[in-house]
Amino acid sequence: MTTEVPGKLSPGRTTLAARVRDLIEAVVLAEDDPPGLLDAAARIEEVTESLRARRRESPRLLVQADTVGRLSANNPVEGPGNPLAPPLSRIRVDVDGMRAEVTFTAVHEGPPERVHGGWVAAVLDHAVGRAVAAAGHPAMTASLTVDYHEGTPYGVPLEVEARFARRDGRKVYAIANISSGGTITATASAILVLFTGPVPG
Ligand SMILES: CCCCCCCCCCCC(=O)SCCNC(=O)CCNC(=O)[C@H](O)C(C)(C)COP(=O)(O)OP(=O)(O)OC[C@H]1O[C@@H](n2cnc3c(N)ncnc32)[C@H](O)[C@@H]1OP(=O)(O)O
Repeated sequence: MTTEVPGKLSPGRTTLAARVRDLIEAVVLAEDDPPGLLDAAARIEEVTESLRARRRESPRLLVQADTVGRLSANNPVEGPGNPLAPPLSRIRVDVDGMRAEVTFTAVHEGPPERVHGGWVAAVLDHAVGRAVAAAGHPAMTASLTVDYHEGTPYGVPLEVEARFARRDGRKVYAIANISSGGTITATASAILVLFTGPVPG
């Protein structure tokens, strides 16, 4: 079953996701104190069980997005309802593309003190998907080429930009970049393929 929530997500859901994000960071940074860690694990298990008792059938919780189609609030990159999402903030979308901010944390570390390249790619992939949908060409990524120019820092707000470039039949071309303090750390070029049937969601 799909639950559609028009407008904003319930504050309870976004707050819970934010606290779980804090929890994940605390877990990653916790000192190695086995009894303390096991005690924390038992307390977390209790909370997990209480949430499981109210489990929904589907992970999809839809909100009206500020673009073509609808975007799940549980989206793992942008979704404020998903603790896994960094998430994105200050999202601005128009026909030319999308801009947003994202702040990674130590949870996302790949190289020392830098963001894991897979997370950088995930954000760029998401951004091109958003940009082409906003341009009126909702499509799925078929190919994503990422160039990592410099390490991407965590703990600071990063700017994400993506824009629709052109369309050739079902193929839609887009580019994106992520930058820190005006320095571009990674760029992407993508080929997306238009949905054939109705756009999911
Ligand atoms: C929603 C609103 C919310 C909008 C907001 C959305 C934000 C979320 C964004 C999430 C981004 C993602 O994670 S996207 C999810 C990750 N991507 C996927 O799961 C896609 C998996 N791949 C597929 O399902 C399929 O391969 C498709 C649908 C992409 C294409 O399959 P198809 O429909 O059978 O099309 P097909 O005939 O093979 O190809 C069509 C044309 O594209 C070309 N083509 C196909 N693959 C490639 C390729 N890798 N590189 C180059 N070109 C390619 C073909 O040569 C052909 O060109 P020609 O002969 O026409 O010239």
